[in-house]
Amino acid sequence: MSSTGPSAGLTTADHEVAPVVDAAWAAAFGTREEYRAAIERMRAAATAYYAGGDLVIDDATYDALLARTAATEQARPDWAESDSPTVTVGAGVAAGDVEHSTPMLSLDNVFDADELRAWAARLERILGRPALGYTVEPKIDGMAIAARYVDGRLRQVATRGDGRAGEDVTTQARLVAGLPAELRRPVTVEVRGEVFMTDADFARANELRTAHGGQAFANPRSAAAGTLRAQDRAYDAPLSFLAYAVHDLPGGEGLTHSAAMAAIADLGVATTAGSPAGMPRCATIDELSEAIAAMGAARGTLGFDIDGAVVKADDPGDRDLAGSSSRAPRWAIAHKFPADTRTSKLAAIEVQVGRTGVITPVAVLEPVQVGGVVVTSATLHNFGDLVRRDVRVGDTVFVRRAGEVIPEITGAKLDERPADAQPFTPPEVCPRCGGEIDRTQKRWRCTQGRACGAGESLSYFAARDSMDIEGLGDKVIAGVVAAGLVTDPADLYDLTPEALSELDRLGRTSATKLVAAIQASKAQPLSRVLTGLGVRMTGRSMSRRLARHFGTMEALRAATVEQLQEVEAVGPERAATIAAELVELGPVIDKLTARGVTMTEPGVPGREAAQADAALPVPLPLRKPDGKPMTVVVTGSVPGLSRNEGNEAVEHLGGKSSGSVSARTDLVVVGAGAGSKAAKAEELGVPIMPAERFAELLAAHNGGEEPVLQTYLD
Ligand SMILES: NC(=O)c1ccc[n+]([C@@H]2O[C@H](COP(=O)([O-])OP(=O)(O)OC[C@H]3O[C@@H](n4cnc5c(N)ncnc54)[C@H](O)[C@@H]3O)[C@@H](O)[C@H]2O)c1
Ligand SMILES: [Zn+2]
Repeated sequence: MSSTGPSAGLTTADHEVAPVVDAAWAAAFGTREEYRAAIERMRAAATAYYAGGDLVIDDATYDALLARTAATEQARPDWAESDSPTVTVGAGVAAGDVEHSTPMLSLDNVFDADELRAWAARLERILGRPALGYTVEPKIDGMAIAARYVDGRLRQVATRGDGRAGEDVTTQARLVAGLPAELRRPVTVEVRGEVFMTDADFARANELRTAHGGQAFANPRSAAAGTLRAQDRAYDAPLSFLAYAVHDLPGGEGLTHSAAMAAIADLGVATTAGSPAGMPRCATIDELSEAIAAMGAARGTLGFDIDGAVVKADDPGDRDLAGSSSRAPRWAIAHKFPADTRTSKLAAIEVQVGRTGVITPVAVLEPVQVGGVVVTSATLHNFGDLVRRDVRVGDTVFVRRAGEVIPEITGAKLDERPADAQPFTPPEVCPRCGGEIDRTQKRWRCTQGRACGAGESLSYFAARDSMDIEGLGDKVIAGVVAAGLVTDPADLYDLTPEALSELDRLGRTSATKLVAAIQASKAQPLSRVLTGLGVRMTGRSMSRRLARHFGTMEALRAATVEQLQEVEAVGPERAATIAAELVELGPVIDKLTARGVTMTEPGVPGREAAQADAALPVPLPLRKPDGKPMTVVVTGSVPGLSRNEGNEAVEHLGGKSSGSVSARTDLVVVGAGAGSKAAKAEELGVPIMPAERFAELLAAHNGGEEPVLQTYLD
């Protein structure tokens, strides 16, 4: 619609009729029967779509059918039906009895920058020059309405219907936020825009509906459509409004679109320009592309669904010249974003127990593109919700992904349910520990809480591929968890030989050895820490990739979802999961850092400097006063360390390890099973350190202390 004046009417006669749907990439139907069947299918789908009923097909499928229909009509003009969805508004939806002052049209679509350029070139051809400027506004995914104000009072609200006449929804629309009952001045004017449901209101509406035994809405758009048309509303779901056009504004002739919108905002009506998405003005196609991309990037943060950006010529003269087809104006175009609701098959429902003991149902899906991302799993929220929605394995389900939000299943298509589909049975006991489930909250929890998953996550942390803590087997883990000594990996570093040796089956020596091994693990690089934390969707090699890319835990935690995707093999789904996991693991990571666990990856190019800085403040205990490494011989076994690791520990502490004792040896570490080397050291008067004390020295150093060597000698 143009802003004001007579130009808003149909002006089909005066220009080349551009294809209403860009059909270049679509295949025409082979037979007339197929063509007709497609139109029937679209009509049936549109009826449900505009009524807010269950979606019969998803939007991408609808758009593909529409494109094929248009391609067919271009190839076989003799088949074309005069009321085809390609040339009508509302795809044959029944009209209401409120006639519109001027037709309410649809919009043509483009899907990428090239198509946008082609559209602008077409407009330029019609105008004989470039357009005088464009606006970009959000394409809100709701229901179009026309609202008539008389002397500043809201008199009548109608849906778009078939574009010529719509249904009267005045009563329902009186509660819509952004559409005031009274304007700031007694003006007579018609405002057009979109009625929609915000994400928060959508969640609330579905909760209310399912609590009343109703079916959840597939997406906010159908929720808005259903709510707006509902005659008796058993449950109130708030709706919102944003205006994107104005007609018959007194004194509005000749105003640009942006000026006219500012004028009605001034009267108290909410507009797209005033929404978080805004309405930037652009002079060139490059500026347009940038503004559209920015709007796409902000999609997940607006608080409401948009399915594209709408580009409009801002100048009323340009609009008059360009005119409209029977279906859409030529001076505006919708740049569609990838669909945020698609359908897929539900392959399985998995029950996951989180780190804190929260038990949730998770949908395993056949891979599907949603919002431009391949999705393979989605949340089913909670068991109450799942049972109410009656989603079953084998169902075709609606998968919705708004911005960066984790994909969700909003409902199932009951007409496609396999005959043998079984209702889902929620678990009776915690699937991880077999313990009781606390069902008092919407989110079920294992009554063990954090302790439920502790055993599993601790053994993962201690494993050879992770922190490689020798002696920390499942029995010991079960013991320390049961004794309440440890609930997360960081607690391990607080264990003392005393506390450990009080546990069954663990002698004093093994306890000391184990503590030394735990303390020694603080030197493990970031990649192993990450592996040990069990970040979902990352294993050993992915952890290594992340550690090498970011160098420090700090940098990794600060990374955005986009930055995470710079790492090889990290796609959007994995990036979002990793980011969410790092937030969830934040408290444990902080605890580990406080206990001196290494949070850097050695040898990452460009990051040595930062690490050297970080490493400098702790002096190395096995250095001579002149800074040179002490020559150290390790003989017999060091608790918690293999022979090789004993030697590595020497180097780690700043020394140089040697195999034979001589007068030049600075220190001999003597452990169980030591032989002649110990005797020789004594003979030569070389300082001796018991292996247990050496393990403690190592632990103290790794703990960030500055141990004094002499106090550890025999
Ligand atoms: N899944 C289905 O069964 C089904 C059925 C019918 C239609 N559809 C979907 O609807 C589309 C066609 O529907 P349509 O005719 O309503 O067109 P549309 O939704 O693609 O575009 C036109 C509409 O956009 C809305 N709009 C939102 N923000 C706007 C803004 N800032 N400025 C101007 N208009 C704005 C208006 O309501 C306008 O009528 C299809 O492409 C398909 O994706 C889906
Ligand atoms: Zn449990």
